[in-house]
Amino acid sequence: MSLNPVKRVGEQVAEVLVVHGLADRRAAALEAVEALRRTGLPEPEVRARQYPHELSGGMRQRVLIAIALVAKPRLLVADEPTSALDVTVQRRILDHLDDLTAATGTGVLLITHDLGVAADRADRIVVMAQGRVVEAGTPDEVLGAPREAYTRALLAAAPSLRSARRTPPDRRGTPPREVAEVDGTADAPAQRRGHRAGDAASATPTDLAARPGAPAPPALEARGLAKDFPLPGRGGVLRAVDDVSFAVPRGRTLALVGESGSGKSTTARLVLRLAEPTAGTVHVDGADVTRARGAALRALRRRLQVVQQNPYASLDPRWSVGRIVTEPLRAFGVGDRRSRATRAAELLDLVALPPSALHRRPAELSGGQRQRVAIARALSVRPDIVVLDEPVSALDVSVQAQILDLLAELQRDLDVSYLFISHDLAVVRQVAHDVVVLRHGRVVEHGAVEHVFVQPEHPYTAELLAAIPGSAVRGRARGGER
Ligand SMILES: Nc1ncnc2c1ncn2[C@@H]1O[C@H](COP(=O)(O)OP(=O)(O)OP(=O)(O)O)[C@@H](O)[C@H]1O
Repeated sequence: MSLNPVKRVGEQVAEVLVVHGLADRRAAALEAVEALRRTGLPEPEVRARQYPHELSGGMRQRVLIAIALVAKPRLLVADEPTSALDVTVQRRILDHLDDLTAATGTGVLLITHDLGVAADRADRIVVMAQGRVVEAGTPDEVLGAPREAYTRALLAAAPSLRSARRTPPDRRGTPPREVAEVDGTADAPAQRRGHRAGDAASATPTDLAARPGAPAPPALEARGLAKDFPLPGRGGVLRAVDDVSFAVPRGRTLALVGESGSGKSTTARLVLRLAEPTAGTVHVDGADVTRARGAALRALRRRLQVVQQNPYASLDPRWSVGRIVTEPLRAFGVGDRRSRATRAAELLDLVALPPSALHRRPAELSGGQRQRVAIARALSVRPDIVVLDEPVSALDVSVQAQILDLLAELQRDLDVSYLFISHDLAVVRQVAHDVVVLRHGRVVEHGAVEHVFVQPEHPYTAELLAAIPGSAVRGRARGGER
């Protein structure tokens, strides 16, 4: 189900009540605002009068949940209802689902790839693989003492159930690939991925920093970024991004985390120059992106690429993989047909896709394979910085782990910097070197991941960490290992 882009969101919630004859237009409009409030949407009276594109991704998801719940159904099929949401909002929405079930007797069929969520919320868990049920039982039975190897591998792969970072902070090695064999989609023939030993680009950032007298500017730097959006009606503005500053050194990963609507995607759009900042600047290797025009802007655009969250929506379904991955080369007028064909084959190899994928269309690929295609496309023009906007949140956990491994390997091999946007702190803990925590558009905490996760200074960061699902089962899983 998706939202109608040309209708205000409040009307879309109210419509359900009107269509089912549960209320007249006036009462439905009031009830719609209440339904939006119950999902945790801030200022629901204002939001109800906005269009979907004016809301953040997480806010849109909450509108969809309000639409599903407003008519108080007997059974709710919730297919990954919170996977696009940050952990605190996730908890609020799932608490709301729990309350609703208790109050009205509504049954919930919760479909999730997040075992932490399943452990916290479900009365019964059914684990499926390739269309078959492999295990079923209570959360204690299934997660506390899993009988099947597949369930054990899923548990090991679940980021929210893992209590420590998979890799040491300064590693440039490959994280353990403990889950590759459970995927079954032949998503990642890891052993095919060659490491170019001796490649100059494989010098680590630590090596570069150690070189005397060469303090390179950060690959990416945002200084005092701000963005205002007009609010409907009363002529006010919403400051979506407020005085945001950070730097991403070469070959490092900075994560932007924060609750839904905190300004993560807007910051990314400003960095990519897809929106104009109200104030502040973005520098790439010391060059000001915000002031660049014409050829200089085109040159800078080449150095900054993006991978979007949803590999089902971000790839043109009519095109072959070969055409998709070389599209940026065509757009920037790089090479001729023959050199682009060679580059397409190289790119597939880089992201560990088989050469046969070249002529396939996105619909013939799995989610993980599609995300590999999106990564190959971003890397085609050899960018210095890749903005990864929730790159794994649409994927199930075992595939998530493979894509995160791939990103780490590519970073080590190509010395590329990542701006990694995520609401999922469990994922951030595994991949990022540094983290910026945003709240209401402002930076509330900024530091090295090991530091921020162990000793958060801001209560909001502590709250985000405490809300990571699966805390109950983390203890159980550890107990089970002994
Ligand atoms: N085009 C727009 N017009 C009006 N308001 C907007 C627009 N784009 C974003 N906003 C507002 O800016 C704020 C920040 O949104 P943004 O998409 O950056 O949040 P986010 O942190 O990426 O959230 P999520 O995790 O839910 O995707 C929200 O209040 C949103 O409603």
